[in-house]
Amino acid sequence: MTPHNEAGKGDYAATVLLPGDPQRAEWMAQTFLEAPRCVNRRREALGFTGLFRGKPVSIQATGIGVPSFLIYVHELLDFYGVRTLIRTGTCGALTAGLKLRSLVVSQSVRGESAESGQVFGLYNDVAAPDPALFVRALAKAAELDIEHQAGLTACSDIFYHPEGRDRFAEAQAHGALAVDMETSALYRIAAHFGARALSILTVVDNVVTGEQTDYSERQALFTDMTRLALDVAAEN
Ligand SMILES: O=P(O)(O)O[C@H]1O[C@H](CO)[C@@H](O)[C@H]1O
Ligand SMILES: O=c1cc[nH]c(=O)[nH]1
Repeated sequence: MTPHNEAGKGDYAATVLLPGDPQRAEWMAQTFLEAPRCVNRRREALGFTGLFRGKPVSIQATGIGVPSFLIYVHELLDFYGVRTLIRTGTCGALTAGLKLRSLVVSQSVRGESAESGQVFGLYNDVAAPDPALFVRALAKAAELDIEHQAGLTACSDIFYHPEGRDRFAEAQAHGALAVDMETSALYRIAAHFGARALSILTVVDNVVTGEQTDYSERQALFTDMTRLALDVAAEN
């Protein structure tokens, strides 16, 4: 048990999928895991453990943004002994051609330069996923015929920014495909603890064209991302 998590030691599997939204965590667990059990309800940051192809896997909601994310993930790594983290998040496309509902596998991530603290180097340089998880995700996505792109992503602290989409000009100039709010923290904290990490994101809106998905269709949108993340996890 921790201040933010009522699960006991041993309640989490060594591999944990990380959606931001607790409703997504519940849907993923109930739809894809055998015998899912809820291991955390504290603050409604739902966590589940069950089996996928006979192997234990957990799913933990992390909330929105780096501060919330780092609390749950730090405790998973430091207290619960988790070794592999696969984010199953949503993102905004930063290129006009990136299709809504397709997946982005973050090959590297740029954080914003000066908006927040420097702890873990969260906002410096680029950070990268575990190479083996990344390669496996691309192979599985091709095998499952899942529409996806891999490349640089951006990670931002601010969803509603006064500069609007202009704020992404620098990230776009570097070739960033999409933006989310946690991947930079994921890659940095995993490196800090010597754990393995990968971020897979579903495109729910396009910052360039203004196209959006509707929240009501969201769970159905996550089938491809969840299948892919679980397939990658199953070979751990
Ligand atoms: O849908 P999740 O996984 O929360 O991810 C994205 O959605 C939230 C913003 O709407 C941020 O957390 C962002 O990273
Ligand atoms: O962080 C996010 C997630 C979805 N869409 C965005 O524009 N940003």
